[in-house]
Amino acid sequence: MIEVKDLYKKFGRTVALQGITLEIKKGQIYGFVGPNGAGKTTVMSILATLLTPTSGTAKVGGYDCVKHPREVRRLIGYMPDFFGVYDNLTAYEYLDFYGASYGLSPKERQRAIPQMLELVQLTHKTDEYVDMLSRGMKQRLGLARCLIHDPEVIILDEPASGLDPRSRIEMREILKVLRETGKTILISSHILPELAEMCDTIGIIESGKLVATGKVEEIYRKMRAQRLLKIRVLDKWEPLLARLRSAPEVSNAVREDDHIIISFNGSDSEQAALLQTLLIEKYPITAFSEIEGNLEDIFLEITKGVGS
Ligand SMILES: Nc1ncnc2c1ncn2[C@@H]1O[C@H](COP(=O)(O)OP(=O)(O)OP(=O)(O)O)[C@@H](O)[C@H]1O
Repeated sequence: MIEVKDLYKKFGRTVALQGITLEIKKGQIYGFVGPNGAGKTTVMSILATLLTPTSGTAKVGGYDCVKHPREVRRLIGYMPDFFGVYDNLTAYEYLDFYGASYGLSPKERQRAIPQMLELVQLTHKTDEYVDMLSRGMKQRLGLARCLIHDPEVIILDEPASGLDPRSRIEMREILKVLRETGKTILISSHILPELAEMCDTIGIIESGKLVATGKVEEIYRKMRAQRLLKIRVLDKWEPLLARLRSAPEVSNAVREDDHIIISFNGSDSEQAALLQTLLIEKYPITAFSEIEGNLEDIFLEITKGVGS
């Protein structure tokens, strides 16, 4: 349903995309994860026909986003990460306006708008002015707006960004409902666990390159296979670093301020055995713990440098 091939985008001297290739099949929910400036918005804007690539191709439903923008626009609902002003419209009028601009007849709009408001749990705000809605509600209304013409493909750029935890959960619940409708969805976020729950495939983008892609379970397996441990000692820093680097399960060990971070590829029992050995060898260890962090941070740590 979405086909992106060798996509490059330059803004002056900034290279935003460096050869992105990905395919999203009909009905798939694809999560795009990456830090700020990685290129997520650029890919989505190209798919939404708002930007043209420097080279490479992007297609939606077989239509080229540059050559057939009208056809592509009919197929997609795009929710940007930033919304404009609302000019004193009520929630209903706002959706009515966008419905009309998508070519829906008054009758179709009368039917679709209450359905959309119900989907995004804003029925009780039908006649409320949009400017008066909370940020989470505005975001949900934005989602309703991009769904008003019943698109086959939904492109959501950080739909939960800037929302408080409760609003994030509400947004996630709505997206789960959408998933059940069989639509093809491309959704971006900084936070992998947030996407992992609802996506079947994840692409990790860094510096304009896709550094990892696969089923959520595969990505998690890769992450579980390598964890980051934080070790603090009173002294003997250098011998400990050398000792850690010689351990077979340790792929990397670096000193950062008052602790050492190691990339560890072993099991829980191997982790326990390492700690035991270090204590037997009389390293004055004061802390030995796994960095919980969010999984995306750990993944980006693992893939660090791959995209640059
Ligand atoms: N209109 C533009 N003009 C110049 N540079 C741009 C423009 N749009 C994006 N960029 C640059 O392209 C790169 C990719 O930006 P993009 O917005 O696609 O990243 P992102 O992954 O969506 O990040 P964020 O999570 O912050 O939205 C960045 O270096 C950004 O500064």
